[in-house]
Amino acid sequence: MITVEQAKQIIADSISHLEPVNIPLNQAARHILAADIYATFDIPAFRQSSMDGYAIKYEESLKTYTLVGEMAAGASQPLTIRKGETSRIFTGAPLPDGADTVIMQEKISRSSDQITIEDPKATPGLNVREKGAEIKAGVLAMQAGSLLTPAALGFLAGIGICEVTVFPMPKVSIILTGNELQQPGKPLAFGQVYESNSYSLSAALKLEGVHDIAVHWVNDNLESLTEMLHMALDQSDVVLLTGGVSVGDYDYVIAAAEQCGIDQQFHKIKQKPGKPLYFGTKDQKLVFGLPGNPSSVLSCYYNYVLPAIKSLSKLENSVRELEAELEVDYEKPIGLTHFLKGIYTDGKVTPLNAQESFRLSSFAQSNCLIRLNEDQQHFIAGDTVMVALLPH
Ligand SMILES: Nc1nc2c(c(=O)[nH]1)N[C@H]1C(S)=C(S)[C@@H](COP(=O)(O)OP(=O)(O)OC[C@H]3O[C@@H](n4cnc5c(N)ncnc54)[C@H](O)[C@@H]3O)O[C@H]1N2
Ligand code: MOO
Repeated sequence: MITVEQAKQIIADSISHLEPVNIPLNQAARHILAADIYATFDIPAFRQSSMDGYAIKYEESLKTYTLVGEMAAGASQPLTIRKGETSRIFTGAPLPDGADTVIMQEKISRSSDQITIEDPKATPGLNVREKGAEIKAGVLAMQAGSLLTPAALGFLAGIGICEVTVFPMPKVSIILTGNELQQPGKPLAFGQVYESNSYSLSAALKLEGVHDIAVHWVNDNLESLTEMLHMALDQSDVVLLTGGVSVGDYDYVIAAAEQCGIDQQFHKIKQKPGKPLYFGTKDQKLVFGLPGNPSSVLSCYYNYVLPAIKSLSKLENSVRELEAELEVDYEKPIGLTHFLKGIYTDGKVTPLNAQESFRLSSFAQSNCLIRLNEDQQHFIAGDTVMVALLPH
């Protein structure tokens, strides 16, 4: 069996990012840009007013101007003003030809078609956005490797970009194995359990912006599972199987993966929960056989699947690891790294009750996984441990 660190390294070494694609800007949130973007226009494309007020050609000695017209935002007719003239103007509107300054309407007095400036601080160029002040045509607007945040998307839209080249989010197939599974909402027959892994996994993936998710149910037989795995490999970048990776007579994941020509990278890690985790690759595709217990599924997802998925899209891992002070004593056997569902607050962490891997009640309340290293048995309150803060 390999260690947690070895498993993480093997996965990291197996991943190359997905091929960049062009997508509409309105679908590009939280993607990483795969190509530089250059501005194609001067933005603003014309000299604009940044205030509601009056446009003038500034003259130091001149305080009173005659009103000759109006420029509203979106005005399509040009207007020219001469020395001593002014035009009413509104925020975002083009400056009339001949104007170089805008006086805020609060800083003038008006009588009929005459305005008088009452702003001792008025200077030439006041309240004018110059053409190209945001960006000039031909200039690098955003570098490859940038994260497309809401502000970045707004900026790009504002300079006229409607499509971007990005590293895509992976397509994910979830294959649920187990004859005992029943859909929530339907009655449970003897021996059945409600299917929950697709709910937790789909939600966790959607939280990361992965929306192309196909969920398949398959019975515990090798032929059906092999067929399904083939199809899932064709249709997706990442396949997540849940259940069927242990040593039971109906655990067919390892055999099905072999039949599909998947290269096994590892099976079994010195950890609890999730000891029988399987990882394989076929070309660039990643296959995780997640041990079926619901808590093992999620623990393995946060520790191994999520970093892999983020890395396919060149995104940073959204699980943040940090040190914390353990608030209680804790005992575990030597030999496996334990991941405990816990609550982290202000540098301190407490393990929850109900750590068994078939239970999710503690996971449902936790905000972190506490990592207790394989070679340590006794933990005492005050010890420093690593915690992984879970994205919620
Ligand atoms: N003799 C041994 N038995 C087991 C070992 C072992 O080393 N030797 N390992 C145990 C560990 S640890 C785990 S974890 C499980 C993993 O087993 P599988 O991956 O084969 O999972 P299943 O047996 O199919 O299911 C386990 C458990 O989870 C329930 N399950 C499965 N899928 C779902 C789902 N979609 N939603 C809700 N619950 C699900 C299933 O009913 C089982 O109760 O093996 C141990 N056994
Ligand atoms: O280690 Mo398995 O994941 O509990 O029960």
